[in-house]
Amino acid sequence: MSAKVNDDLLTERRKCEFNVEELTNYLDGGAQATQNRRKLEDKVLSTKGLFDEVPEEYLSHKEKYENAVRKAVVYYKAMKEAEDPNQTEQERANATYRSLLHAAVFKDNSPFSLHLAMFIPAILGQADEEQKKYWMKRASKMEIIGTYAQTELGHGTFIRGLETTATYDPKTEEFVLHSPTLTAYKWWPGSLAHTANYCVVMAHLYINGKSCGIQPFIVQFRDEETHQPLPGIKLGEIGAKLGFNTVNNGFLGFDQHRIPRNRMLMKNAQVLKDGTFKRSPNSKLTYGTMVYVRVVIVNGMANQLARAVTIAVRYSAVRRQSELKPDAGEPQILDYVTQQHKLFIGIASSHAFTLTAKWLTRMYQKVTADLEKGNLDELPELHAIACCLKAVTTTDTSVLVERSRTSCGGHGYMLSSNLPQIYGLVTAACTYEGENTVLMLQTARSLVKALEQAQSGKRLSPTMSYLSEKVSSRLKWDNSIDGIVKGFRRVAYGKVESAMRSMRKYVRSGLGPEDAWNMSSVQLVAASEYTSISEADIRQLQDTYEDLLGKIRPNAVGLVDAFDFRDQILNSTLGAYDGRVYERLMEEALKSPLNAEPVNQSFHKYLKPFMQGKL
Ligand SMILES: CC/C=C\C/C=C\C/C=C\CCCC(=O)SCCNC(=O)CCNC(=O)[C@H](O)C(C)(C)COP(=O)(O)OP(=O)(O)OC[C@H]1O[C@@H](n2cnc3c(N)ncnc32)[C@H](O)[C@@H]1OP(=O)(O)O
Ligand SMILES: Cc1cc2nc3c(=O)[nH]c(=O)nc-3n(C[C@H](O)[C@H](O)[C@H](O)COP(=O)(O)OP(=O)(O)OC[C@H]3O[C@@H](n4cnc5c(N)ncnc54)[C@H](O)[C@@H]3O)c2cc1C
Repeated sequence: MSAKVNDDLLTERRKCEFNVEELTNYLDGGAQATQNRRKLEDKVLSTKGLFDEVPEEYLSHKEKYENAVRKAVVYYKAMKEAEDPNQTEQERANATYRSLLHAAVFKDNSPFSLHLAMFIPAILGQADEEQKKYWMKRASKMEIIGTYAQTELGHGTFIRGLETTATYDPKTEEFVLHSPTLTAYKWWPGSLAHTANYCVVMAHLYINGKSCGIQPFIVQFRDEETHQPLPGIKLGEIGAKLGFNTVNNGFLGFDQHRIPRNRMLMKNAQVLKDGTFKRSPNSKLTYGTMVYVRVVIVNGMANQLARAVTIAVRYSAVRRQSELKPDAGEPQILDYVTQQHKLFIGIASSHAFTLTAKWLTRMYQKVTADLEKGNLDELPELHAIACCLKAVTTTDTSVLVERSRTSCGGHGYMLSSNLPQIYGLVTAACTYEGENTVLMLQTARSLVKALEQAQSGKRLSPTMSYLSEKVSSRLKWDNSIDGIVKGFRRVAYGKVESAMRSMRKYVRSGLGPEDAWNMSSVQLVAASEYTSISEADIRQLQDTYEDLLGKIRPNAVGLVDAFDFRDQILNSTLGAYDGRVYERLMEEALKSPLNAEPVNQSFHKYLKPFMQGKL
């Protein structure tokens, strides 16, 4: 018999003014896609051994990792077995695109995440056809587990500053990988410490003493039978972190480690047997895996934000507190306009990020298809837009998830609410795959170039076209959708123009271009933040904000129900569909090992002698 649903949530669901299932179908990409997703979730989540008897927050650092590996193998097998052979690749992708299935199993991400998120994409994007065929067979069957090892102890942002060397030896037709300094150690790659046995290493290639730039190499670093580190390889775990504590981020040092010539991934650049180096058509093609992951991150943020606001809105419908009017009883905290202000922007942002992610994914697919035909024309724009959207969506999601947590008071601070863990996952994305400030400055670099082109009369790409609009500074903004869109474009134009004017002022004062850039960089970052506003996203804005909050209020629970996250995926005492928050908080509290006995042994060992003055 299912547990009784909280009365307030029942009332909220009765009040809803739209068809929740229709919105769920829209978000999934149609009723069939919803059905496919639910079928996949039903199958996988019914697998034995996927869930923790003891909440993982009560395990040690080492036990958490070992438990996560146990679950990862069960989960991966279940996902493989759940695949419907009659579905197309696209249908399969759609079924997982919106699903946060892995979140039901891993509160702090999986030790396999880098294998799927970067190792496989790096092979697909950087290997030549023969290499792709061999390595994809092994990687897709999980015969090997890989990661992506680029960041070093001393360098993360500045890829051209990476110190790991790959020196070609034409006599043996091998590359010698070496970490010349401590700061050259690879540091951060997920799964690197104890899980993976292969990685794509980004290293500085030298041939006959000449630098050939940063190139990708596929490197085995653990024996496939014994899992022992190979000779010349130093490995370890980097330690406990704010989050990602089951991702097994590690360090790796090379000591003159030799690999065969065919282990350099040679889609873009090649090294022939005699050491002849054939350059890539564009050295930045080596950075392609990062562009792909930045695109994936935008969609990931939409889903994680949707999860957080689902928890917070349902809790806010159940929680009653204080007094809005004398003698009227305690209201639902969702009736406070401040609570609506905190949470409804999160619902809207999640939808905006979903639409943006779909648009960006289509752009990525088009540019990638062009690259296959040797057309690199739109690569710079894709890079600039992917940098901006990854930075803006991860920053906004981190702010909005933290706001969802604090809007739930003390219970939002409980790990059993899952809001702290969701924050730990999303805030990491502000740093990984390119620290956000650095990425915004990459976008700014493109904006400045575009404005210079516009001022010399050149045509601009669609995403930069606002920089060629002769917009009168005396534009009258009305509250219509068009007025708001025009307003945003005017502000965005003004910020780029102001940053550029500032740089020119510094150059006139005698500074070099690099120093002028640095002095104007705060304005340049601000200018980039406005690039991501596009007409489609803000067409829904109405003219008065508070009215809008009132219109959304009766539909708030319906809107988060439409995200259709099952309780196992929310993994939260505050966000369950039935709203039994107090019973769940108590159930989870009683799982604490400290509650196994009324008097803890520390009383007799320390407290009692201390209080009796005997210590
Ligand atoms: C919800 C989560 C979902 C999925 C993720 C799940 C699990 C994964 C978890 C964690 C994974 C994290 C993995 C990592 O963090 S991997 C490491 C990531 N590291 C970085 O991103 C490093 C960032 N740094 C850079 O990208 C570069 O150093 C740089 C800042 C771009 C500067 O490069 P540099 O070579 O010095 O170039 P510049 O001299 O500055 O010239 C810029 C020039 O190059 C063009 N450019 C730069 N990058 C690219 C690119 N990627 N593609 C195309 N073009 C590029 C740029 O446009 C400019 O061109 P100009 O014409 O202006 O010269
Ligand atoms: C959870 C997590 C998982 C990760 N997983 C991986 C992985 O699997 N594989 C991998 O290779 N890496 C991984 N990383 C590493 C990640 O890619 C780097 O942390 C990131 O690229 C930033 O580099 P850094 O840490 O060296 O910081 P730095 O580059 O030292 O930056 C530090 C600060 O300096 C500022 N700064 C640097 N350069 C500039 C500039 N040009 N202009 C203005 N400001 C600047 C930055 O904005 C930042 O605030 C992971 C990181 C995290 C947090």
